[in-house]
Amino acid sequence: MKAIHFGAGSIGRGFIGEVLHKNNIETTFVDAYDKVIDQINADKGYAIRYLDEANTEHWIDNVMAMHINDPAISEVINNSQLLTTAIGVPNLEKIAPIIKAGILERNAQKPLVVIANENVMYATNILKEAIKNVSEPDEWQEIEKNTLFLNSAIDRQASTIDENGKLLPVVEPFFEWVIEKDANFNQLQHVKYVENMEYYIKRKLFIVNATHAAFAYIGNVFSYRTIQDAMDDQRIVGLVTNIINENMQIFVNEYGDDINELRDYFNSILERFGNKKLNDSVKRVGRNPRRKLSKDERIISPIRSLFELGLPYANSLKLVVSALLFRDENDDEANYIEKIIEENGIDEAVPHLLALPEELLDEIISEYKVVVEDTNLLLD
Ligand SMILES: NC(=O)C1=CN([C@@H]2O[C@H](COP(=O)(O)OP(=O)(O)OC[C@H]3O[C@@H](n4cnc5c(N)ncnc54)[C@H](O)[C@@H]3O)[C@@H](O)[C@H]2O)C=CC1
Ligand SMILES: O=P(O)(O)OC[C@H]1O[C@](O)(CO)[C@@H](O)[C@@H]1O
Repeated sequence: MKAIHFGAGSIGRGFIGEVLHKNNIETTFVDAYDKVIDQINADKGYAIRYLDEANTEHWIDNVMAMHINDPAISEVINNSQLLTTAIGVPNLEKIAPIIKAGILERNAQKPLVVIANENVMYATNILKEAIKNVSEPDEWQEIEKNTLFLNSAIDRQASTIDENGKLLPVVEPFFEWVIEKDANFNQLQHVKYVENMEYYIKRKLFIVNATHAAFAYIGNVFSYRTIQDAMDDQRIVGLVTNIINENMQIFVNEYGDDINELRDYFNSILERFGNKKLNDSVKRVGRNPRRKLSKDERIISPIRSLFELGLPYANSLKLVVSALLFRDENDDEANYIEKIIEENGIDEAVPHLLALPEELLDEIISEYKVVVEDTNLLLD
């Protein structure tokens, strides 16, 4: 099988690329970053490093790379059976016209399978909609006929270091790639096929990503540099546990999950995130706070569910306040939030920034005012 993958970053090379390699799939990476493209092509492969005891390295070959502006992308799409992405949600609409053109030029017998792998609810549906938006009705009819769009949830911590001039993905040993079950695409090994995709995406966002975001934003309030430093502060671990205990109730109430199994799942996540070798900065994990504070995302969406279900959410509001206080001068979204608060004051900024019922907005404003006076009160 041949695949084309958009986004040769940490997850693209450090996770998707590795699983495709284990399945003997020949993969072409597409990226906008010349350095990574040149490296893959010059070395005819790339290394990934596991952050395990021995720092095991794995060599991924049977790969090549091309630039996003390369007109030959259509030909590669034509020769591929699988198209995957791990490029960042906002970039899906940028690559949609390229994918559209490729699918329309495709003359293969079998439909192309498309799987977008991004931290968001139903990433593939977002990509599908973006492709539809740039297509004429007759083109879209053709595309729908020849494409199988499958949603996914991905879980692995991956980042990239520059070592001896090489961009090296460093990853935790753990990974989970969950894909929507479909009788026409079930041949990949090292993948979990499921029917109830919504459950798995929510579990990833509301437990794994929410835990990570909480350590990043609360850690940042207390000036910790890395997630692992923040996790050494038991007061922060206590608050994050309280936040996630609230989120777990959604799974108990909506899906009938066993609370003890959820606690075990959370503890396994703490163990993964605590891996000191990750040395993962709160700035990387907290990146794009505006996206993370949006309506259907890891922080606001669980609060909306808790509110609707009549369940406690007080600790989760502290996470919102911490996210509003996230500062990183290199992050446009953090700068935007800071500017809106500075220019309008917190009372006006909060309703502008957050899609929550008024009652909750008032509680967030009060909590914010308390915390800016004395950050330690966040942990009370
Ligand atoms: N890093 C992680 O541990 C995890 C990341 N994810 C998700 O995976 C996705 C990718 O994340 P990372 O790999 O961490 O990001 P990254 O920044 O390391 O990689 C993204 C890659 O996409 C490329 N890119 C961006 N815009 C492009 C465009 N318009 N055309 C061509 N190439 C473009 C960049 O040059 C970069 O190489 C995100 O949606 C993230 O939420 C999900 C689970 C874990
Ligand atoms: O900012 P993003 O792209 O949503 O990703 C944030 C983080 O989510 C994780 O998937 C798990 O929380 C990380 O490994 C990743 O760095």
